[in-house]
Amino acid sequence: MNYQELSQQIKSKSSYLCVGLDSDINKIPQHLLKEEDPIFEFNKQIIDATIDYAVAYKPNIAFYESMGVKGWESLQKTIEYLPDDVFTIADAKRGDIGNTSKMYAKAFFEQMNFDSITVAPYMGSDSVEPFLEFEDKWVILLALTSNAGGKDFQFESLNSGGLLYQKVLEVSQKWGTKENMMYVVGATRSDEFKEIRKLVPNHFLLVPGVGAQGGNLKELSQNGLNKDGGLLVNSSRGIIYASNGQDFAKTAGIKALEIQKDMAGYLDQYL
Ligand SMILES: O=c1ccn([C@@H]2O[C@H](COP(=O)(O)O)[C@@H](O)[C@H]2O)c(=O)[nH]1
Repeated sequence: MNYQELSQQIKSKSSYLCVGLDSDINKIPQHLLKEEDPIFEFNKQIIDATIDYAVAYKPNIAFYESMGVKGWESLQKTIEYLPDDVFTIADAKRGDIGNTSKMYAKAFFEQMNFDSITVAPYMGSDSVEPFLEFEDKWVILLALTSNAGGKDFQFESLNSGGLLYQKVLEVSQKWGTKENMMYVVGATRSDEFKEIRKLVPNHFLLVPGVGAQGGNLKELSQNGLNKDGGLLVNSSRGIIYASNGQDFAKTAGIKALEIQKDMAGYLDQYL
């Protein structure tokens, strides 16, 4: 999916919600365990219940690879089940020397046909560029993460001026464009959104950390939305585990609708 198509989806669904498929065999409802592929069955029902309110889905790869071959199969079936008009994110946080990054890119873009993958910036340009060689595919570069430990390095003041995460935003704009690169910025960092928008006014931001991590949707929307939308806000546990009974999918749909309604209001106000 390209930039214009993503922006169009946001406008037509009045939503910039990304549903996180962090599907954990120990947390899904008990009654699904009798299914042949409980994780795929869980994802399928979550997708069906939330598809009208979400523009993107983000399976976190850790939850699948931790289950070995069976997990990869559940992931493949999930990505095949998702319709073409939603944006798909492999939250895999990859990146390595160039020829290895190329193999990661082939795995997630060719074998599994994801639209995008999260990549760590630490190894620099030659670790990221192989992902950018695929047409209509995206890198989502970790810039300012939502976790407490994100402060350990990302807020480091540099002798050359600015903070380390700001340097990631500045330098990486030489590697890709707003058409093939987004940035991860945690919802728990809403104080930084104004500064970030000065550095990357036109790039999409993937924002995890609302719901279970307590990020504030209103604040980040006020400071993060741009004329094309420009945000994908992820919620995983807050939606998919809102209930673990027979009504889990219905309850997930209700949670997604609540968030979408708020988003529709912010889009009206700020676009
Ligand atoms: O900075 C980051 C980068 C990635 N994540 C991932 O997003 C989801 C958040 O899940 P919730 O249940 O909504 O908290 C999860 O897959 C993380 O690994 C992040 O939280 N922060």
